[in-house]
Amino acid sequence: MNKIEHIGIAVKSLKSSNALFSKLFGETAYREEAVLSEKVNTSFFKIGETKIELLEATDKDSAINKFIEKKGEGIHHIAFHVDDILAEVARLKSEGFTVLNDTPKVGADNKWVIFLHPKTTNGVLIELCQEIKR
Ligand SMILES: CC[C@@H](C(=O)O)C(=O)SCCNC(=O)CCNC(=O)[C@H](O)C(C)(C)COP(=O)(O)OP(=O)(O)OC[C@H]1O[C@@H](n2cnc3c(N)ncnc32)[C@H](O)[C@@H]1OP(=O)(O)O
Ligand SMILES: [Co+2]
Repeated sequence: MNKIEHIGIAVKSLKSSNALFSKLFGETAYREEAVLSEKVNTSFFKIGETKIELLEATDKDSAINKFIEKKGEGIHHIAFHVDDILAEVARLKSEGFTVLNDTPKVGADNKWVIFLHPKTTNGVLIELCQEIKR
């Protein structure tokens, strides 16, 4: 892992949270993207080197909807950038972490993504991200 790739925030309404975070940052979202496999709509803001991902559920079975029902809106995950996602996952497994998907999934903003179970990371959902090379 070499830097924080983004911080994911679960929101009830992308539209109203886009307006709120635009006011907060003084900038509008630079990207909006639906990720069907995760049943979410996302938007991204950039503040210097830091990316913030807002996530709105598109289905009641979405991880984001379940999270909001249990804990309310707020920080949902921290994503770390990696150069070699499969090597990093092999290392983390050998250290005893529980990986939620062994095979990388296509995430937002052109990334391969893999999640670690929050039960093995002190209650924090961790996402690993590697650029998809096209
Ligand atoms: C847009 C794509 C991508 C990107 O490119 O950036 C994304 O960010 S997608 C983000 C949404 N997708 C995911 O979160 C996928 C990974 N998550 C999961 O697989 C599940 O959410 C989970 C973490 C395995 C939990 O699922 P499940 O066991 O079905 O839900 P429960 O509601 O029963 O929760 C069990 C347990 O885990 C706690 N929990 C759930 N989510 C989180 C979280 N984000 N952070 C911390 N803890 C979390 C939940 O509170 C339960 O705890 P207990 O109540 O103590 O048992
Ligand atoms: Co994310």
